[in-house]
Amino acid sequence: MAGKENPMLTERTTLTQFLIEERRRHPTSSGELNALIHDVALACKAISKRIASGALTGLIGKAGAVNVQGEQQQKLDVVANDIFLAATEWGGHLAGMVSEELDEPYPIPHGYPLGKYLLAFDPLDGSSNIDVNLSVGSIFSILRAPEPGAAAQLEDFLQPGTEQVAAGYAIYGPATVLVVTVGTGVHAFTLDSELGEFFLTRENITIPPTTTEYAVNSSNRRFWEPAVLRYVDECLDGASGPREKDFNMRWVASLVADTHRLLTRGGVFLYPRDLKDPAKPGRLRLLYEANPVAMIIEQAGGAAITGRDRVLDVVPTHLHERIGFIFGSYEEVERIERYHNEPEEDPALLDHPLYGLRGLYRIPS
Ligand SMILES: O=P(O)(O)OC[C@H]1O[C@](O)(COP(=O)(O)O)[C@@H](O)[C@@H]1O
Ligand SMILES: [Mg+2]
Ligand SMILES: [Mg+2]
Repeated sequence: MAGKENPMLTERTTLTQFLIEERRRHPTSSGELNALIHDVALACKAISKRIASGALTGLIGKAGAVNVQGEQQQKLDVVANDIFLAATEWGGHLAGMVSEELDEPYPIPHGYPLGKYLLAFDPLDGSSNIDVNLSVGSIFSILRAPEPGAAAQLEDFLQPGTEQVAAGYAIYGPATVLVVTVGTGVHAFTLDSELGEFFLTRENITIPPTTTEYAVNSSNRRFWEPAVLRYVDECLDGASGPREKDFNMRWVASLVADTHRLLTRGGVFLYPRDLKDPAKPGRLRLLYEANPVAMIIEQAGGAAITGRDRVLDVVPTHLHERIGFIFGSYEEVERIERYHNEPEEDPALLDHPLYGLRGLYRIPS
């Protein structure tokens, strides 16, 4: 409910008003971060409109190209990427950008002013869900440029998530909702599509520390590490197993939608490191998927780990790095981290053909 913490904020507080109110806490700030978040919000409004038009605008289906990830680009991946670039490149707030859809960092075009921030984004997350009309989203992360006013270099983006100054996502579902953190809690704004304005609808979102709901793509089960097998099996064992309670499972296959569910009713999400493809130690990308979501989750009182380490502490080594990603309700994530640090304790796994002490592989930590 908006306005619970601050009486200045009500259901009719717009994103603009909210950011002005935030800035009052930092009177010396230049306002550039607010302006950049506005530009991102503008991009999200434009993407929301394209998605809502669906097949009517001929934007459903494959673009016919493969991106740097080796994944089929959807037409809307390309359109959303162009919208993000166009909405943010001219404002003078950025020194450079990184997108899931671009191999290299995007340089701010010649002649446009350069700013003091870096933007990393996934313009359309969950794009394999577009054809089936399920929720998709956009994710963004904002870092400080090491050299404000100078064109960013690739290495400038390789900062750990702890350095993020802001992060957020938009979910394009039955309603379009923008979820933002500037490091002072997590807040949600719902788009009034008639007015074209985001209004504050949830302030200081928190994730319950415990849960009985988990999310995982079980088709990868045979590639999982013992800790993940143990955790999921214990959930499946339900009330008659060691957890002594029944668990529910939900998997949208759209990180934004799964994250939004966790922020709404708690839960734990696992896309763990696995042995499916040794070249890809995880599915999700660190810079523009895991880091921004991890910042939001921690700001909401939850936790986010790679399995053994805190996601936000990981120092990236390349732009499109993938990582194991487990996040959500604090106590569940803590339990999963503990299982990763003591996998051999489960006697049932000692002889697991892939991972057990006598198995083929011992995965180094
Ligand atoms: O297809 P899977 O294995 O269920 O993976 C789903 C995951 O892949 C993603 O769709 C990857 O995002 P992109 O659509 O941006 O490539 C996540 O949103 C989601 O969590
Ligand atoms: Mg994605
Ligand atoms: Mg994407």
